[in-house]
Amino acid sequence: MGRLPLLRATITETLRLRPPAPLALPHCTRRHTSVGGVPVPAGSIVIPNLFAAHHDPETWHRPDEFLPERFLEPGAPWRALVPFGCGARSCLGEALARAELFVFLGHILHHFRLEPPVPGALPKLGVTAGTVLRCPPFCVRLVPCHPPESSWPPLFPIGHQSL
Ligand code: HEM
Repeated sequence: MGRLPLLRATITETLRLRPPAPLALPHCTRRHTSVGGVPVPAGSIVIPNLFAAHHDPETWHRPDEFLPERFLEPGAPWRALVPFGCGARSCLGEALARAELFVFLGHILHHFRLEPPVPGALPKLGVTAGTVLRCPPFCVRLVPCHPPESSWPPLFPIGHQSL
């Protein structure tokens, strides 16, 4: 898992519990095939249900709970984790998306403590289904972990910018 394994596990568990694109993209079969023994005629529209795959109780222990540590333990069902789809038409932006999640979340957590505006009032985990999952608006307090003077240099170097 490399460096910061808990951060990586947290990102992975977030993508499992709430896959941003829960039904991936529709695909059309070009020839007769089968999925898990079920025949699929040519010309069928196939919609992969990634959300269901990520909540299958036969694969995932306590599937509805947020448990990042499941990805730190040996034997985690990695093959069943498909937030970016799978196969020849899986997400082209996966590496970029993963890098962005790692860098941005890592920096935020390094510099701030995240707290609910009212102690104990955590955001609801409910989502609206659609092409992408959407959560209802929520508020969060970002409390700096370090005194202001130690916030320099900034998170990202700002030199060498041309207008
Ligand atoms: C967390 C962020 C993202 C998630 C969860 C995500 C997820 C997905 C999923 C599930 C698919 C459909 C795969 C399938 O049909 O089997 C897809 C397709 C695609 N994604 Fe992403 N994506 C993300 C970010 C990005 C970014 C940042 C880019 C581009 C920079 C991107 C570009 C694409 C493209 C071009 C396709 C179509 C691939 C094809 O049909 O061959 N995605 N993505």
